[in-house]
Amino acid sequence: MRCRPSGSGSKDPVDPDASGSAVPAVPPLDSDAMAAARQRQTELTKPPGALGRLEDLSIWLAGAQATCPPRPFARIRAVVIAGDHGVAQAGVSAFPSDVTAQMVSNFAAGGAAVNVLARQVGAAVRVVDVSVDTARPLTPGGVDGSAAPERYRVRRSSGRIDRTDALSVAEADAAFAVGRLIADEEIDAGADLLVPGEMGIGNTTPAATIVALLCDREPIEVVGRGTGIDDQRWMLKTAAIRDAMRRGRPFTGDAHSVLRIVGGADLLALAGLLAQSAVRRTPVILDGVIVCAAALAAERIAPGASQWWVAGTRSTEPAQGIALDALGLTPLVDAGLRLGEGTGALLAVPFLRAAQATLAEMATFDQAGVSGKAEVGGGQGDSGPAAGAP
Ligand SMILES: O=C(O)c1ccc[n+]([C@@H]2O[C@H](COP(=O)([O-])O)[C@@H](O)[C@H]2O)c1
Ligand SMILES: Cc1cc2nc[nH]c2cc1C
Repeated sequence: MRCRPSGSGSKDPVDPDASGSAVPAVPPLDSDAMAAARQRQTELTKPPGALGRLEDLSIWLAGAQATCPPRPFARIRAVVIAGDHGVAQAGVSAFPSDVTAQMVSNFAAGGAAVNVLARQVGAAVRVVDVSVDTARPLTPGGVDGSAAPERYRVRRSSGRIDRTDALSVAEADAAFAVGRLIADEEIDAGADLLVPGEMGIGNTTPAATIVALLCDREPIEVVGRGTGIDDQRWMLKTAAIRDAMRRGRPFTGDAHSVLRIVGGADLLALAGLLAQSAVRRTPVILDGVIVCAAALAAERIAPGASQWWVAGTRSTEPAQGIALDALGLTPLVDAGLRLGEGTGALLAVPFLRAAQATLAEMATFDQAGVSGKAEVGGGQGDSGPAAGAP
Protein backbone atom coordinates (compact mmCIF):
# COMPACT_ATOMS: atom_id res chain seq x y z
CA MET A 1 0.00 0.00 0.00
CA ARG A 2 1.39 3.35 -0.99
CA CYS A 3 0.60 6.46 1.01
CA ARG A 4 1.46 9.92 -0.13
CA PRO A 5 1.06 13.33 1.47
CA SER A 6 -2.25 14.92 0.60
CA GLY A 7 -2.22 17.67 -1.99
CA SER A 8 -5.50 18.98 -0.61
CA GLY A 9 -5.91 22.70 -1.05
CA SER A 10 -2.33 23.11 -2.16
CA LYS A 11 -2.41 24.89 -5.49
CA ASP A 12 -3.97 27.32 -7.89
CA PRO A 13 -5.81 29.78 -5.63
CA VAL A 14 -8.02 32.16 -7.56
CA ASP A 15 -6.97 35.60 -8.64
CA PRO A 16 -9.98 37.58 -7.40
CA ASP A 17 -9.47 40.18 -10.10
CA ALA A 18 -9.44 37.63 -12.92
CA SER A 19 -12.41 37.99 -15.24
CA GLY A 20 -14.47 35.44 -17.17
CA SER A 21 -14.84 31.79 -16.40
CA ALA A 22 -11.27 30.65 -17.13
CA VAL A 23 -10.42 28.07 -14.49
CA PRO A 24 -7.11 26.20 -14.16
CA ALA A 25 -7.16 22.56 -15.26
CA VAL A 26 -8.89 20.25 -12.79
CA PRO A 27 -6.43 17.70 -11.35
CA PRO A 28 -7.38 14.02 -11.34
CA LEU A 29 -7.99 11.99 -8.19
CA ASP A 30 -4.86 10.20 -6.95
CA SER A 31 -4.84 6.85 -8.75
CA ASP A 32 -2.15 5.29 -6.51
CA ALA A 33 -4.14 6.00 -3.36
CA MET A 34 -7.28 4.66 -5.03
CA ALA A 35 -5.49 1.45 -6.08
CA ALA A 36 -4.22 1.03 -2.51
CA ALA A 37 -7.72 1.57 -1.13
CA ARG A 38 -9.20 -0.90 -3.61
CA GLN A 39 -6.60 -3.48 -2.57
CA ARG A 40 -7.19 -2.81 1.14
CA GLN A 41 -10.93 -3.33 0.67
CA THR A 42 -10.18 -6.91 -0.45
CA GLU A 43 -8.16 -7.53 2.73
CA LEU A 44 -10.76 -6.36 5.27
CA THR A 45 -12.83 -8.84 7.27
CA LYS A 46 -15.98 -8.97 5.15
CA PRO A 47 -17.12 -10.63 1.95
CA PRO A 48 -16.03 -8.65 -1.13
CA GLY A 49 -18.41 -5.76 -1.85
CA ALA A 50 -20.43 -6.36 1.34
CA LEU A 51 -20.15 -2.73 2.44
CA GLY A 52 -21.80 -1.66 -0.81
CA ARG A 53 -21.42 2.01 -1.66
CA LEU A 54 -19.29 2.62 1.43
CA GLU A 55 -16.52 0.76 -0.40
CA ASP A 56 -16.74 2.98 -3.48
CA LEU A 57 -16.90 6.06 -1.29
CA SER A 58 -13.81 5.02 0.66
CA ILE A 59 -11.85 4.54 -2.57
CA TRP A 60 -13.04 7.92 -3.85
CA LEU A 61 -12.07 9.58 -0.59
CA ALA A 62 -8.62 8.01 -0.68
CA GLY A 63 -8.23 9.39 -4.22
CA ALA A 64 -9.44 12.84 -3.17
CA GLN A 65 -7.19 13.01 -0.12
CA ALA A 66 -4.30 11.30 -1.97
CA THR A 67 -3.76 9.01 0.97
CA CYS A 68 -4.77 5.49 1.97
CA PRO A 69 -6.46 4.97 4.29
CA PRO A 70 -8.22 8.36 4.13
CA ARG A 71 -8.22 10.67 7.15
CA PRO A 72 -11.26 11.72 9.20
CA PHE A 73 -12.56 15.12 8.11
CA ALA A 74 -10.98 17.97 10.04
CA ARG A 75 -13.29 20.83 9.00
CA ILE A 76 -16.62 20.47 7.22
CA ARG A 77 -18.20 23.69 5.99
CA ALA A 78 -21.71 24.26 4.71
CA VAL A 79 -21.82 27.38 2.51
CA VAL A 80 -25.30 28.74 1.78
CA ILE A 81 -25.42 31.10 -1.20
CA ALA A 82 -28.41 33.45 -0.95
CA GLY A 83 -29.97 35.35 -3.83
CA ASP A 84 -33.29 36.55 -5.17
CA HIS A 85 -34.74 36.14 -8.65
CA GLY A 86 -36.82 38.55 -10.69
CA VAL A 87 -38.69 35.61 -12.17
CA ALA A 88 -40.46 35.22 -8.82
CA GLN A 89 -42.65 38.10 -10.09
CA ALA A 90 -44.02 35.69 -12.70
CA GLY A 91 -45.82 33.78 -9.94
CA VAL A 92 -43.54 30.73 -10.05
CA SER A 93 -43.16 30.23 -6.29
CA ALA A 94 -45.54 29.52 -3.42
CA PHE A 95 -43.76 32.17 -1.31
CA PRO A 96 -42.92 35.89 -1.74
CA SER A 97 -39.33 37.05 -2.35
CA ASP A 98 -39.24 38.70 1.11
CA VAL A 99 -38.76 35.23 2.56
CA THR A 100 -35.21 35.04 1.20
CA ALA A 101 -33.97 37.90 3.40
CA GLN A 102 -36.02 36.63 6.34
CA MET A 103 -34.43 33.20 6.02
CA VAL A 104 -30.95 34.76 5.92
CA SER A 105 -31.73 36.17 9.38
CA ASN A 106 -32.94 32.74 10.45
CA PHE A 107 -29.65 31.19 9.28
CA ALA A 108 -27.72 33.80 11.26
CA ALA A 109 -29.76 32.96 14.35
CA GLY A 110 -29.07 29.24 13.90
CA GLY A 111 -32.73 28.32 13.55
CA ALA A 112 -32.96 26.90 10.03
CA ALA A 113 -32.86 23.24 9.06
CA VAL A 114 -29.34 23.64 7.68
CA ASN A 115 -28.15 24.93 11.07
CA VAL A 116 -29.70 21.97 12.88
CA LEU A 117 -28.35 19.36 10.47
CA ALA A 118 -24.91 20.99 10.39
CA ARG A 119 -24.76 20.86 14.17
CA GLN A 120 -25.63 17.16 14.01
CA VAL A 121 -22.52 16.43 11.95
CA GLY A 122 -20.20 19.02 13.48
CA ALA A 123 -20.16 21.32 10.45
CA ALA A 124 -20.15 25.11 10.52
CA VAL A 125 -22.55 27.14 8.36
CA ARG A 126 -21.51 30.20 6.38
CA VAL A 127 -24.15 32.24 4.56
CA VAL A 128 -23.20 34.55 1.69
CA ASP A 129 -25.60 37.12 0.25
CA VAL A 130 -24.62 37.45 -3.39
CA SER A 131 -27.91 38.84 -4.73
CA VAL A 132 -30.66 39.16 -2.11
CA ASP A 133 -33.24 41.85 -2.94
CA THR A 134 -32.22 44.29 -0.22
CA ALA A 135 -30.43 47.62 -0.49
CA ARG A 136 -27.40 46.45 1.48
CA PRO A 137 -25.75 43.03 1.81
CA LEU A 138 -27.14 40.98 4.68
CA THR A 139 -24.13 38.83 5.46
CA PRO A 140 -20.59 39.63 6.61
CA GLY A 141 -17.69 38.90 4.27
CA GLY A 142 -14.92 36.33 4.60
CA VAL A 143 -14.57 33.15 6.63
CA ASP A 144 -14.54 35.01 9.95
CA GLY A 145 -16.73 37.97 9.01
CA SER A 146 -13.84 40.39 8.77
CA ALA A 147 -14.04 41.10 5.02
CA ALA A 148 -16.24 43.71 3.34
CA PRO A 149 -19.76 42.36 2.65
CA GLU A 150 -19.89 44.38 -0.58
CA ARG A 151 -17.11 42.25 -2.02
CA TYR A 152 -19.54 39.30 -2.20
CA ARG A 153 -22.71 41.13 -3.28
CA VAL A 154 -23.00 41.00 -7.06
CA ARG A 155 -26.28 42.83 -7.46
CA ARG A 156 -29.69 43.28 -5.90
CA SER A 157 -31.72 40.30 -7.22
CA SER A 158 -30.98 38.65 -10.56
CA GLY A 159 -32.96 39.67 -13.64
CA ARG A 160 -36.31 38.22 -14.61
CA ILE A 161 -35.09 35.44 -16.91
CA ASP A 162 -38.28 34.97 -18.93
CA ARG A 163 -37.93 38.56 -20.16
CA THR A 164 -34.33 39.67 -19.71
CA ASP A 165 -30.84 38.37 -18.96
CA ALA A 166 -30.23 37.39 -15.36
CA LEU A 167 -26.94 39.31 -15.30
CA SER A 168 -24.67 41.52 -17.37
CA VAL A 169 -21.37 40.05 -18.57
CA ALA A 170 -19.47 41.93 -15.84
CA GLU A 171 -21.89 40.77 -13.14
CA ALA A 172 -21.62 37.17 -14.32
CA ASP A 173 -17.83 37.29 -14.21
CA ALA A 174 -17.99 38.84 -10.73
CA ALA A 175 -20.42 36.18 -9.46
CA PHE A 176 -18.30 33.30 -10.75
CA ALA A 177 -15.19 34.90 -9.21
CA VAL A 178 -17.00 35.32 -5.86
CA GLY A 179 -17.79 31.61 -5.82
CA ARG A 180 -14.17 30.76 -6.54
CA LEU A 181 -13.04 33.22 -3.88
CA ILE A 182 -15.33 31.59 -1.30
CA ALA A 183 -13.89 28.16 -2.12
CA ASP A 184 -10.36 29.50 -1.74
CA GLU A 185 -11.16 31.20 1.55
CA GLU A 186 -12.72 28.07 2.98
CA ILE A 187 -9.97 25.74 1.79
CA ASP A 188 -7.23 28.12 2.95
CA ALA A 189 -8.92 28.13 6.37
CA GLY A 190 -8.67 24.33 6.49
CA ALA A 191 -11.94 23.04 5.05
CA ASP A 192 -11.48 19.50 3.77
CA LEU A 193 -15.13 18.86 2.85
CA LEU A 194 -17.46 21.49 1.40
CA VAL A 195 -21.25 21.35 1.39
CA PRO A 196 -22.70 24.06 -0.85
CA GLY A 197 -26.33 25.02 -0.38
CA GLU A 198 -28.56 27.93 -1.35
CA MET A 199 -31.60 29.98 -0.42
CA GLY A 200 -33.64 32.06 -2.83
CA ILE A 201 -37.32 32.28 -3.59
CA GLY A 202 -37.88 31.43 -7.26
CA ASN A 203 -34.53 29.72 -7.77
CA THR A 204 -35.93 26.35 -8.88
CA THR A 205 -37.11 28.08 -12.09
CA PRO A 206 -33.62 29.10 -13.32
CA ALA A 207 -32.24 25.78 -12.07
CA ALA A 208 -34.77 23.82 -14.14
CA THR A 209 -34.16 26.07 -17.16
CA ILE A 210 -30.39 25.51 -17.00
CA VAL A 211 -30.82 21.75 -16.81
CA ALA A 212 -33.31 21.74 -19.71
CA LEU A 213 -30.96 23.76 -21.92
CA LEU A 214 -27.80 21.82 -21.06
CA CYS A 215 -29.51 18.41 -21.31
CA ASP A 216 -31.78 19.22 -24.27
CA ARG A 217 -35.05 18.58 -22.44
CA GLU A 218 -38.52 20.11 -22.66
CA PRO A 219 -39.92 22.44 -19.95
CA ILE A 220 -42.47 19.80 -18.98
CA GLU A 221 -39.66 17.33 -18.20
CA VAL A 222 -37.81 19.65 -15.80
CA VAL A 223 -40.51 21.68 -14.08
CA GLY A 224 -41.15 20.79 -10.44
CA ARG A 225 -43.30 21.97 -7.57
CA GLY A 226 -40.50 23.90 -5.84
CA THR A 227 -41.76 25.25 -2.53
CA GLY A 228 -45.09 23.50 -3.14
CA ILE A 229 -46.89 25.36 -5.92
CA ASP A 230 -50.44 24.61 -7.02
CA ASP A 231 -51.47 23.74 -10.58
CA GLN A 232 -52.03 27.37 -11.59
CA ARG A 233 -48.53 28.42 -10.52
CA TRP A 234 -47.16 25.26 -12.10
CA MET A 235 -48.53 26.46 -15.46
CA LEU A 236 -46.99 29.92 -14.94
CA LYS A 237 -43.68 28.30 -14.01
CA THR A 238 -43.71 26.02 -17.06
CA ALA A 239 -44.38 29.04 -19.30
CA ALA A 240 -41.56 31.01 -17.62
CA ILE A 241 -39.15 28.12 -18.21
CA ARG A 242 -40.29 27.92 -21.85
CA ASP A 243 -39.75 31.65 -22.38
CA ALA A 244 -36.37 31.63 -20.62
CA MET A 245 -35.29 28.63 -22.69
CA ARG A 246 -36.15 30.51 -25.86
CA ARG A 247 -33.80 33.28 -24.74
CA GLY A 248 -31.03 30.90 -23.65
CA ARG A 249 -31.14 28.37 -26.49
CA PRO A 250 -28.57 30.09 -28.76
CA PHE A 251 -26.00 29.76 -25.96
CA THR A 252 -26.29 26.09 -25.02
CA GLY A 253 -22.70 25.42 -26.11
CA ASP A 254 -21.41 27.89 -23.52
CA ALA A 255 -22.44 26.96 -19.97
CA HIS A 256 -21.14 30.24 -18.48
CA SER A 257 -23.42 32.19 -20.83
CA VAL A 258 -26.34 29.91 -20.00
CA LEU A 259 -25.83 30.73 -16.30
CA ARG A 260 -25.61 34.44 -17.12
CA ILE A 261 -28.71 34.55 -19.29
CA VAL A 262 -31.12 32.13 -17.57
CA GLY A 263 -29.43 31.53 -14.19
CA GLY A 264 -28.43 34.19 -11.71
CA ALA A 265 -25.67 35.44 -9.45
CA ASP A 266 -26.25 32.63 -6.95
CA LEU A 267 -26.03 29.94 -9.63
CA LEU A 268 -22.83 31.43 -11.05
CA ALA A 269 -21.31 31.73 -7.57
CA LEU A 270 -22.20 28.09 -6.89
CA ALA A 271 -20.62 27.06 -10.19
CA GLY A 272 -17.46 29.00 -9.36
CA LEU A 273 -17.32 27.47 -5.90
CA LEU A 274 -17.75 23.95 -7.32
CA ALA A 275 -15.15 24.42 -10.06
CA GLN A 276 -12.59 25.97 -7.74
CA SER A 277 -13.06 23.29 -5.07
CA ALA A 278 -12.10 20.71 -7.70
CA VAL A 279 -9.10 22.77 -8.80
CA ARG A 280 -8.08 22.86 -5.13
CA ARG A 281 -8.54 19.06 -4.73
CA THR A 282 -11.28 19.43 -2.16
CA PRO A 283 -14.24 17.03 -2.10
CA VAL A 284 -17.79 18.35 -2.21
CA ILE A 285 -21.20 16.86 -1.42
CA LEU A 286 -23.90 18.02 -3.84
CA ASP A 287 -27.35 18.99 -2.58
CA GLY A 288 -30.65 19.55 -4.42
CA VAL A 289 -31.74 20.87 -7.79
CA ILE A 290 -30.14 24.31 -7.61
CA VAL A 291 -26.70 23.05 -6.59
CA CYS A 292 -26.93 20.24 -9.17
CA ALA A 293 -27.88 22.65 -11.97
CA ALA A 294 -24.83 24.75 -11.06
CA ALA A 295 -22.74 21.56 -10.91
CA LEU A 296 -23.85 20.53 -14.38
CA ALA A 297 -22.71 23.89 -15.74
CA ALA A 298 -19.50 23.81 -13.66
CA GLU A 299 -18.54 20.45 -15.16
CA ARG A 300 -18.87 21.98 -18.65
CA ILE A 301 -16.81 25.02 -17.61
CA ALA A 302 -14.17 22.99 -15.74
CA PRO A 303 -14.14 19.50 -17.29
CA GLY A 304 -13.36 16.78 -14.78
CA ALA A 305 -14.60 18.77 -11.78
CA SER A 306 -17.34 16.21 -11.12
CA GLN A 307 -14.73 13.63 -10.09
CA TRP A 308 -14.45 15.66 -6.88
CA TRP A 309 -18.16 15.53 -6.06
CA VAL A 310 -20.47 13.00 -4.52
CA ALA A 311 -24.26 13.28 -4.83
CA GLY A 312 -25.68 13.59 -1.34
CA THR A 313 -29.41 13.53 -1.88
CA ARG A 314 -32.19 12.92 -4.37
CA SER A 315 -34.52 15.90 -4.60
CA THR A 316 -38.16 15.59 -5.59
CA GLU A 317 -37.40 18.08 -8.40
CA PRO A 318 -37.17 16.21 -11.73
CA ALA A 319 -34.41 18.46 -13.07
CA GLN A 320 -32.10 17.32 -10.29
CA GLY A 321 -32.28 13.67 -11.37
CA ILE A 322 -31.64 14.70 -14.98
CA ALA A 323 -28.59 16.73 -13.94
CA LEU A 324 -27.22 13.91 -11.80
CA ASP A 325 -27.70 11.37 -14.60
CA ALA A 326 -25.79 13.67 -16.95
CA LEU A 327 -23.02 13.90 -14.36
CA GLY A 328 -23.02 10.14 -13.80
CA LEU A 329 -23.72 10.55 -10.09
CA THR A 330 -26.15 8.57 -7.89
CA PRO A 331 -27.46 10.13 -4.68
CA LEU A 332 -26.63 8.52 -1.34
CA VAL A 333 -29.84 9.54 0.40
CA ASP A 334 -33.35 9.40 -1.07
CA ALA A 335 -35.59 10.74 1.67
CA GLY A 336 -38.01 12.98 -0.23
CA LEU A 337 -36.24 16.23 0.66
CA ARG A 338 -36.96 19.40 -1.34
CA LEU A 339 -35.61 22.09 0.95
CA GLY A 340 -32.21 23.07 -0.41
CA GLU A 341 -29.92 25.04 1.96
CA GLY A 342 -27.47 22.08 1.80
CA THR A 343 -29.73 19.97 4.03
CA GLY A 344 -29.84 16.84 1.87
CA ALA A 345 -26.08 16.93 1.39
CA LEU A 346 -25.51 17.18 5.14
CA LEU A 347 -27.56 14.01 5.61
CA ALA A 348 -24.92 12.21 3.55
CA VAL A 349 -21.98 13.23 5.77
CA PRO A 350 -22.34 10.15 8.03
CA PHE A 351 -22.00 7.93 4.93
CA LEU A 352 -18.69 9.54 4.10
CA ARG A 353 -17.54 9.25 7.70
CA ALA A 354 -18.55 5.60 7.75
CA ALA A 355 -16.65 4.98 4.50
CA GLN A 356 -13.50 6.61 5.93
CA ALA A 357 -13.71 4.81 9.26
CA THR A 358 -14.36 1.33 7.90
CA LEU A 359 -11.44 1.51 5.47
CA ALA A 360 -9.15 2.99 8.11
CA GLU A 361 -10.14 0.97 11.19
CA MET A 362 -11.40 -2.49 10.19
CA ALA A 363 -9.12 -5.44 10.84
CA THR A 364 -7.70 -7.35 7.89
CA PHE A 365 -8.21 -11.11 7.54
CA ASP A 366 -4.55 -11.58 8.57
CA GLN A 367 -4.81 -9.33 11.64
CA ALA A 368 -8.01 -10.95 12.89
CA GLY A 369 -7.05 -14.53 12.08
CA VAL A 370 -10.14 -14.89 9.90
CA SER A 371 -9.97 -16.98 6.75
CA GLY A 372 -10.47 -14.73 3.77
CA LYS A 373 -10.74 -17.56 1.33
CA ALA A 374 -14.28 -18.14 0.09
CA GLU A 375 -15.71 -21.61 -0.61
CA VAL A 376 -15.88 -22.41 -4.31
CA GLY A 377 -19.01 -20.74 -5.65
CA GLY A 378 -19.34 -18.43 -2.65
CA GLY A 379 -18.01 -15.18 -1.34
CA GLN A 380 -18.04 -13.32 -4.64
CA GLY A 381 -21.04 -11.22 -3.76
CA ASP A 382 -22.75 -9.36 -6.54
CA SER A 383 -20.25 -6.55 -6.64
CA GLY A 384 -16.82 -5.64 -5.51
CA PRO A 385 -15.73 -2.04 -5.23
CA ALA A 386 -16.48 -0.38 -8.54
CA ALA A 387 -14.02 1.72 -10.49
CA GLY A 388 -16.51 4.46 -11.33
CA ALA A 389 -18.24 7.24 -9.43
CA PRO A 390 -18.73 6.70 -5.68
O1 LIG B 1 -32.91 21.71 -3.30
C1 LIG B 1 -33.96 21.43 -3.88
O2 LIG B 1 -34.05 20.45 -4.63
C2 LIG B 1 -35.15 22.35 -3.65
C3 LIG B 1 -36.38 21.99 -4.14
C4 LIG B 1 -37.45 22.84 -3.92
C5 LIG B 1 -37.26 24.04 -3.24
N1 LIG B 1 -36.02 24.39 -2.79
C6 LIG B 1 -35.83 25.64 -2.04
O3 LIG B 1 -36.99 26.44 -2.18
C7 LIG B 1 -36.68 27.69 -2.75
C8 LIG B 1 -37.02 27.70 -4.19
O4 LIG B 1 -38.32 27.22 -4.43
P1 LIG B 1 -39.26 28.07 -5.42
O5 LIG B 1 -40.57 27.36 -5.42
O6 LIG B 1 -39.36 29.43 -4.78
O7 LIG B 1 -38.57 28.09 -6.73
C9 LIG B 1 -35.19 27.88 -2.58
O8 LIG B 1 -34.94 28.60 -1.41
C10 LIG B 1 -34.66 26.47 -2.51
O9 LIG B 1 -33.60 26.37 -1.59
C11 LIG B 1 -34.98 23.55 -2.97
C1 LIG C 1 -39.54 29.04 4.64
C2 LIG C 1 -38.59 28.59 3.54
C3 LIG C 1 -37.33 28.06 3.87
C4 LIG C 1 -36.47 27.68 2.84
N1 LIG C 1 -35.24 27.17 2.83
C5 LIG C 1 -34.87 26.98 1.59
N2 LIG C 1 -35.83 27.38 0.79
C6 LIG C 1 -36.86 27.81 1.53
C7 LIG C 1 -38.09 28.33 1.17
C8 LIG C 1 -38.97 28.71 2.19
C9 LIG C 1 -40.30 29.27 1.83
